[in-house]
This record gives sequence, structure tokens and C-alpha cells, in this order.
Amino acid sequence: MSSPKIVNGPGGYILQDVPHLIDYLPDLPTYQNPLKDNPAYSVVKQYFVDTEDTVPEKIIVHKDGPRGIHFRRAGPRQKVYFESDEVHACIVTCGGLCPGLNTVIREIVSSLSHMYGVKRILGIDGGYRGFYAKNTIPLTSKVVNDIHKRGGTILGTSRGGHDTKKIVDSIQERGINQVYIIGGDGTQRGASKIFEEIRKRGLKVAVVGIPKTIDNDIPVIDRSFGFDTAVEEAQRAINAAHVEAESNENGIGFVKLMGRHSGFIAMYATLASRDVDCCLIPESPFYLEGEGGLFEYIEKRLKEHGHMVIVLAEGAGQEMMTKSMESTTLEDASGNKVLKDVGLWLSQSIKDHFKKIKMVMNLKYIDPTYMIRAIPSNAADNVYCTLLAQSAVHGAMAGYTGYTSGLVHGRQTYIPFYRITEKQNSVVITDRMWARLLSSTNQLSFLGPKNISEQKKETHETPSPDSEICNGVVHIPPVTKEITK
Ligand SMILES: Nc1ncnc2c1ncn2[C@@H]1O[C@H](COP(=O)(O)OP(=O)(O)O)[C@@H](O)[C@H]1O
Ligand SMILES: O=P(O)(O)OC[C@H]1O[C@](O)(COP(=O)(O)O)[C@@H](O)[C@@H]1O
Ligand SMILES: [Mg+2]
Repeated sequence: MSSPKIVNGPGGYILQDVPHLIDYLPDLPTYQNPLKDNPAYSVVKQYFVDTEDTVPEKIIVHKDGPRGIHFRRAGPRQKVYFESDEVHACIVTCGGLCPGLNTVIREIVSSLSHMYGVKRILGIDGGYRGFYAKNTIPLTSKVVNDIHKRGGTILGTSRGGHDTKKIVDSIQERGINQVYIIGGDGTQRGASKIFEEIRKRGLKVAVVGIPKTIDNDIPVIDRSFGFDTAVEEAQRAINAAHVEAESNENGIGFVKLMGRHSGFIAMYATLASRDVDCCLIPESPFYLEGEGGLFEYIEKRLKEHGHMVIVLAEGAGQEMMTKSMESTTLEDASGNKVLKDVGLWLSQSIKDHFKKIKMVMNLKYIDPTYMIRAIPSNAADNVYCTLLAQSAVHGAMAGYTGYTSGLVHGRQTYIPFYRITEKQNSVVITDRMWARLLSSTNQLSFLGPKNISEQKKETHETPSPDSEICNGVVHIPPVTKEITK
């Protein structure tokens, strides 16, 4: 692994910089950025980003505190390291679907062709293994013109199949010199390995990651493209659950949403809806029976209101389910743990409970998980995808490599791969955002005081001032009370 590029400045300023092609190819020539003569940009005052501009990771700072970690600001540079005719770019999409994938593909192609006059752009078919096992797809502005109106990815995607040597051989044999890799945490780990191999071979190839995660589990960035669309689409399922619940005696509308290890979609969909009485996420352990348990809470809600809506993230309550079922640990082709269907299990457990206590209850279970991620991105995400793609292209043209292009506090930045891959982002339940959710749904926290104090100790003794902004990584202690069945 190449060592991180860290620049220290006065007042505790730290720049976690990204690699550049001249780090290992010092004699590369530079060229004037063609945008200088582009009528759309030549009139813009200060169009080019100052190479000294950086973006702070934390925006809330104390008067006497250090300035902290910064990332390189994204955007076009005065000098570029590729001539237009020289560029041979490729784009690949990997991992699960996410709204906006096609928009990012479209905008990378548009930025390369319209801003930088690039003519050779290839799509890699079907994820990482497409580099060595499939034919490529030539991409032009015409080919990608309408694709942002469609869900999915026109290039296809896959899990598994990452063979660094074969991938880099293919890049080298085809003469590709800019690689745009769109995908989640696994994909970015793969991108980092590709970058290291390219650097080892001394190739003039820029490797750029574009973060995609419907679960919002990538750290550092504000949120992924497609997340907003997913939360919006989840409202339709929650609304249906609410209508069903309201129309039946002691009706329960039960919605399962995605979120393997991070309950962000469930949390934001709940906050947006206001119809949800209980949101269950992987980060917040819960138990079913006895005082303060889920069953008791459901009974109480039904007695008070006659109906309720429950939103469940797919990773929630997995440990409980494993204990009450035959345990087999399966992995997908990428090595991700395949989760059991907690929605079916929990809805059946609730039904069994009400049968046991002889109380009438009507539960309707809705699983819209794939419908939420297979749709085209909404307007806000389309804008986000466009700016993200443009930033990614500006960085590669300027010779930066080995970075993920990402939004930090609303600013486009270049983040070194190691910051993206070192940990997963998850909801910090001792931060304000989860407290806001609890006060909005009025649900119990399902945690005893012991669990809460353990959480506080294990996360941060003093909560970070801006920690409610989606980011935080926390180890969740095991549940102390368990299903007694
Ligand atoms: N540690 C890793 N090293 C190299 N490649 C990886 C690694 N983890 C995952 N990948 C590859 O990245 C791709 C997508 O990973 P996956 O975990 O399925 O989705 P996502 O990128 O959305 O998290 C797969 O082709 C997988 O083989
Ligand atoms: O597409 P698959 O293999 O069924 O996987 C479903 C998983 O993909 C996701 O949508 C996203 O996961 P990735 O970001 O790792 O692709 C998860 O929320 C979900 O658990
Ligand atoms: Mg992933």
C-alpha cells in the first residue's frame, strides 16, 4: 500500500491529500485546460479552482480547537495532464443498484466529451468481471442521452469477480488511461487495489471512485446519490401501510426497507412520513417480550390509537432471529453476509403474540425493498449526480488519481480511498438525529439505561458537535434482554 499523503499546517490544519500521477511519474507534461476557451466557462470569474483550496471534514469547531482534517476541493484546474485526443476512458458500475447510476454514467460521458473533447469512452459490461470476461460498450453523448430517465445501470452490474491482476492487464492492453468506478464500499476497496497495482506498474492511468450506496454506509460523504430518491419512494410504501392500518381493527402496517448494517433509509423515511409509530434499525438493539419490549409497546399503541405503522430496516434484529432459527451463515459473491428475512420473521412473531394473548390484530406486511432502488433518480439526485460526475472528471484530467469524488458539507471534494474504505457509516444512536426520531415517533428506545451508558462510552465520551450529519461509526453492544420464546 502506498503511504497516505498528509500535509500539516498551522493551527492544527491537516490535509488528507489524494495521490497524483506525478507522485510516481514526475516528468509528465502539462497542458492548458481546454475549458479556458469554452464560451460557457471562459466568462466565469475564477472558474478554475485554486490548487490550495481545501474543505474541512468538520464544520463545527470550537474557538480554541484545532482546524482539523481537510480534503482537496474538487473542480477544474488551470493545468491538465491529459490532451483530449490522448484520453481513453472507461466506466464501470458494481454492487447493488441505486437510483442515479445512469445519470452518473451520462454525466461522465457528457463532461468528458463536451468539456474536454474526449472521443474514446468505453462502458465495461457487468461490473468488475466485465474487464476481463466480456466485451466493452462504446459510449457517446448520443448513446447516453436519455438514460437518466431509466432506473438501474445500462452497463449492468455484479457482485464478486474482482481479480486485480486481470483487471489491470485489461486496462493496460486496451490502452485505457482514465478509469471511473461507480459503486459502494466493496467497490471502492476494489478501486483502491486497482490504483495500487497501476501505481506499481508505473502506468499513466487515473483511477477515480464514485461512491454509490443506497444504505448510506460510506463514511465521510454527506450522503450518497440516490438516497434522497429512495427515502422519497419509501413514502409510498409507508403511506400504503398507514392506509391499511387505519382501515382495519387494530391494524398494523409493517414496512421493511433496505439497510444491511445502517438504518439510514428507515430513519429518514420515518422522519419524513410522520405516520410511523416505531422504527427499528440494526444500530438500535431491541427485544420482544416483557416490560419495555416491542410487544408491550405495540399493545399499548393499539389500545391508544387503534392502529400503528412499523418501519423495519432489513439488518435489524438479525441476532434475535438467528437465535430462534437454524443458523447458516451465507455470503454473496462479494463476501457480504446474506441476511435472513427479518420482516417475515418479525411479522409472524407479532401475529403469534397477539394470538397468544387473544387480542384482535390485523397485520399487513409490505416489502418494497427492490422497488425503492430500481427507480430513476429524482430531480435533486439528478443535480447531485451531475455535479459529482463533473467533479470526478475534472480531477482525473488534472492528474489526480486514487480518490473518491464525494460531497462533504455540500462541497465537492477528492477523498483518499483509505478514508472511504477504513470503516462503515452507521446511525449513531447516542447522537441527536436518533433522539429526534424517537421524539417524533414517540417510541421507546428499547434500550435499558445500562445499554445507553455503554453506547456513550463506546462511541465518544463527548459527542461530536456536528455528528448528526449522517456520519458516525459505532460498535453496538449486544442486546441484554432477548426473546424468551
Ligand atoms: N475487499 C475487496 N477487494 C476487492 N474487491 C472487492 C472487495 N470487496 C468487494 N469487492 C468487489 O466490489 C464489487 C462490489 O462489491 P459489493 O460489496 O457487492 O457492493 P458495493 O460496492 O455496493 O458495496 C464486487 O465486484 C466485489 O468483488
Ligand atoms: O442486490 P442484492 O445482492 O440482493 O443485495 C441486496 C443488498 O443490496 C443493498 O441494496 C445495497 O448493498 P450494496 O451497497 O453493498 O450494493 C442492500 O441494502 C441490500 O441488503
Ligand atoms: Mg456494500
